Amino acid sequence: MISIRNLSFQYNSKATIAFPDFTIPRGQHCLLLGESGSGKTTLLHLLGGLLRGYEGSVQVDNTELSTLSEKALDKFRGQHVGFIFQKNHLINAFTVEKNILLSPFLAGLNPDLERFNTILSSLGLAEKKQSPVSALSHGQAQRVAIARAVINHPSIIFADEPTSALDDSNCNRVIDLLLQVAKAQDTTLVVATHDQRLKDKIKNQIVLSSPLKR
Ligand SMILES: Nc1ncnc2c1ncn2[C@@H]1O[C@H](COP(=O)(O)OP(=O)(O)OP(=O)(O)O)[C@@H](O)[C@H]1O
Repeated sequence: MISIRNLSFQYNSKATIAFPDFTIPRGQHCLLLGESGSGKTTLLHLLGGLLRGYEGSVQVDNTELSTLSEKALDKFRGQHVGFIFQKNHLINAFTVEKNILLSPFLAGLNPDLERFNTILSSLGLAEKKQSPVSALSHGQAQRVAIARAVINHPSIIFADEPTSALDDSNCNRVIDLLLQVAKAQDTTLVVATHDQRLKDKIKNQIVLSSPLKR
């Protein structure tokens, strides 16, 4: 479960970004909408513990993130949260396998190779296990990023504009895949996007107000 109350954040000396209160129950799928600059990426980074120093409350799975030390937050993130960034942040010189297994390694978890192989197959990547990421298509690399985000069995997945650069068929493929993985594992899924095509796919929506109206 994710819950925020009276949350606001300020980058350096810039204007404060205030967020509406909301609660997302465990297993719910939710779109985060709002104009450019409204704070969608900032909010995902706050919810995932990538940004600290907020005012108000951010509770994830009943833990107030500001009470965690830097080290505890790293561990919490590694074990509870999967991130899919707009740019996939894969290591090009590494194989598909190494990129994905880096995730349990960094979280201090033993790699579950059976689960790894199941995820690879369900994402149509089994044949690519030993390929360097540099040899993959954009869509294949995106699926590797999804595999990396789900391998540690996160209770929450945050995805930042996962489809905005994709054509319709790849957009459907990526969002269907994410929903399928999230449903199978009772994972909470929060997708920040401008992409109108996703509005029919995920009904729950949180809308951030325009920066000009604050
Ligand atoms: N690292 C940063 N340093 C200073 N200001 C920042 C930083 N990142 C974002 N901002 C500012 O915070 C505000 C919210 O930005 P954010 O990227 O969260 O919005 P967004 O809704 O995700 O936008 P977009 O849809 O264009 O990606 C903007 O005014 C932006 O300029």
